[in-house]
Amino acid sequence: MTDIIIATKNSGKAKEFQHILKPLGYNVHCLLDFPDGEDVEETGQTFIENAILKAEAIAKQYGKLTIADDSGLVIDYLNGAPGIFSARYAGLEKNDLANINKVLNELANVPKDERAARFICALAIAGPARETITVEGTCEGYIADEMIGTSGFGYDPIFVVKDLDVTMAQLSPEQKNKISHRANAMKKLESILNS
Ligand SMILES: O=c1nc[nH]c2c1ncn2[C@H]1C[C@H](O)[C@@H](COP(=O)(O)OP(=O)(O)OP(=O)(O)O)O1
Ligand SMILES: [Mg+2]
Repeated sequence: MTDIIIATKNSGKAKEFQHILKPLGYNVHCLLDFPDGEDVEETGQTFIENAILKAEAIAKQYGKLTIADDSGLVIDYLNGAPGIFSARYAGLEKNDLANINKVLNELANVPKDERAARFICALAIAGPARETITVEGTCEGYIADEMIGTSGFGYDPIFVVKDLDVTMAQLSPEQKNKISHRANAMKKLESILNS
């Protein structure tokens, strides 16, 4: 089995990568298993730049194949915010509930047809003696009026998946991992790695 490190300290992401990569025969670790994993600053201007920064720093630190995920929620009405600042939208302490409440307040009384949004996931894969590869996956939807559902993480309770008309937090992990921005990005990465 090939060892692979997911350069994340986000347990929600780590679980989804386990779910997606284990059946493909990878032995998946994340930075929660390696607490000395470098805290890489997300100084890039795009999801892709930040994914590259995280993947290359951790690949170098451990000398192993590494995938990093930089992702977030892009809301049209807010001109693309919170975007690359999604994790720290309501403050540097990264509080999902505070982030959700900030978005709901900013969209209070905004009609449904102006609440369009998408999740974006940039992945970078880096490792010893290989060139870094990047891909991006998206998932279209709109922002709900209130939190609905309890699964997933982050903004899932307020993100209604366009094609399904339920929030991401109402989907089972199996369902989310078929249609999410992360799943779509992983499909692209797999097809590149297999070609
Ligand atoms: O499927 C998702 N469902 C709900 N919310 C999501 C999802 N995917 C990303 N998000 C949100 C969470 C966080 O507010 C931000 C990611 O920020 P991002 O910097 O990439 O991750 P992070 O700081 O939590 O962990 P790390 O950098 O260690 O991977 O977007
Ligand atoms: Mg982060």
